Amino acid sequence: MKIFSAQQIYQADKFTMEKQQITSDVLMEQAATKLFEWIHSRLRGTSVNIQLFCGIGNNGGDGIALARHLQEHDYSIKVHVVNYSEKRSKDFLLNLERLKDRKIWPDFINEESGFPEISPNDIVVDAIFGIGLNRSPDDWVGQLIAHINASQAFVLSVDIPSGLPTNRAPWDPDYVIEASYVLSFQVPKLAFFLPGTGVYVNQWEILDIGLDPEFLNGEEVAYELIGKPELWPLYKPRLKFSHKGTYGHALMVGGSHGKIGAVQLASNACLTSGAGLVTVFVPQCGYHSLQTALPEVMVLTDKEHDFITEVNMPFVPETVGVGVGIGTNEKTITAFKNLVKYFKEPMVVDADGLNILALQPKLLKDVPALSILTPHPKELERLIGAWKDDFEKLEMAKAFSTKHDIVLVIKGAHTVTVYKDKGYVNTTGNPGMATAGSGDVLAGVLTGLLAQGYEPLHAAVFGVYLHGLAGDISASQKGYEALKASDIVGNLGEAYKQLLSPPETENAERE
Ligand SMILES: NC(=O)C1=CN([C@@H]2O[C@H](COP(=O)(O)OP(=O)(O)OC[C@H]3O[C@@H](n4cnc5c(N)ncnc54)[C@H](OP(=O)(O)O)[C@@H]3O)[C@@H](O)[C@H]2O)[C@@H](O)CC1
Ligand SMILES: Nc1ncnc2c1ncn2[C@@H]1O[C@H](COP(=O)(O)OP(=O)(O)O)[C@@H](O)[C@H]1O
Ligand SMILES: [K+]
Repeated sequence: MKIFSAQQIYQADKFTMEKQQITSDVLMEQAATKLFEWIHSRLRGTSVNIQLFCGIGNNGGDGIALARHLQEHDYSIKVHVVNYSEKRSKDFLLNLERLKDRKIWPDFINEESGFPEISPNDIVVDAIFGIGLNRSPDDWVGQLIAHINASQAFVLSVDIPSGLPTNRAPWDPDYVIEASYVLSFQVPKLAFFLPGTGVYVNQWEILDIGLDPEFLNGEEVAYELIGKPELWPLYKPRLKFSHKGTYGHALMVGGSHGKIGAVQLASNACLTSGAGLVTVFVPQCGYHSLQTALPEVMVLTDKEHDFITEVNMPFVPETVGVGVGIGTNEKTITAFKNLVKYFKEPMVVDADGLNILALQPKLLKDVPALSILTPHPKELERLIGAWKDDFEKLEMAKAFSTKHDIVLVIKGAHTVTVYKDKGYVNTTGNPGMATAGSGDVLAGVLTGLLAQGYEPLHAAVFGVYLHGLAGDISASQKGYEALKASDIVGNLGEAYKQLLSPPETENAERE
């Protein structure tokens, strides 16, 4: 699903009005009708106080139009206009008149007036600011927002939590609505998925307000939200007359004394994600445990006992995954240097492999083009430097990817894969995956997909989704706390099955 910028949403608006020969208030009415239907289908006339806080722009206009629908269906409503500017929008004013025609009189909140009482049992509709927010809310508006946040009422935000900008961090973190639920028009907003701004969005849903499909389909976007439909075309089916050679030979290089588990998890994940053959290269201390734990993988060892000093390959693998548990011993750094120089195909670099690159950025020019780097936030910072907010981080990541021609997988609650000027936002995964080794599993999955011939960008987007889905299945079996990285490996097969099953089958299975 495409993620549009605010500017693109305004363009979609304009295009729709011109093509469909409708005025902007018709679009607002469509939006308000969708909001009303969503609420009504859940409340079904329940007697509950609904307090609507409406700004003076089009987001406020949506709220005012929604109030009219709610009143027509006998809901108990109270409408507050948050009077933060004299510049009221045309459609806000039109809907205010329509409200007054029905003898509904909002109260006007301004700098001097107090704030209305909000009971924890009320429902608050937050329509103060939408995507037009372009500066910090005034202090009194920020305090009203804080007052709503403190109320413990269910807060339903229209389009976006008020006070949350679409393209930067909030000016003041307390001046943003902490939404219980966001009903966002037509397209999700990038801010919903980033760690600094996603915290204001508990749950979200898209309402189709009828923006023109021709525009939506044709527009190039900077970010895409990745769900099952985006993955299906990337999948490479297993062929009847295939053999293990068809699915590639992967080499996993990693491990050091006390960190053999990392490479064990990664190589197990590599094999389980479908690689035909997996060889592991470890220091000697890893030999016995690997041979015992994973009879399916082949093991090569370094001449050194505790860490890797030179990667000798008696064969040419399809791809290499390097870095998990490898450490940063001087000799290991030399081995890493030689490996990236010698190997010419896209590879996966994780963990200490990334730290070595951060220590010696000159090595980046030797990393094969289209390799996949999988940093968590700290490793990313070491690689690309500090950022001011998540939005700047993504811009810096795009510049880094473009400069070095590599695929960057920025791990997090919503992992974002960046290649050149485009980002792919993942939708699977859960806090149970915040556990030792889950990143090693991802490195293994991505290496396994590269071995099978997936294009590097496809491998990254597909693998990140699959890994998160396996994590979600694991969480459903074990709960968040008990989830371990090895559970994620164990559920990769089920993740493939769920990913590939049509929606009906999946529902039937759940029932
Ligand atoms: N296609 C769609 O999706 C549709 C979208 N629709 C709805 O429209 C919403 C966008 O509406 P909007 O453009 O009128 O902006 P909104 O957020 O209401 O702000 C109002 C104005 O406030 C101002 N302002 C900004 N920051 C400020 C501040 N800190 N303190 C004080 N003032 C501030 C700024 O004006 P300025 O003063 O800068 O000229 C701004 O224009 C969108 O979220 C959705 O709900 C639907 O109706 C139908 C179709
Ligand atoms: N809160 C979370 N929600 C979803 N996924 C998460 C969360 N926390 C961590 N993950 C995922 O778990 C993995 C953690 O990787 P990493 O930090 O490298 O762990 P490790 O170094 O222990 O292997 C990443 O794929 C990340 O996206
Ligand atoms: K809002």
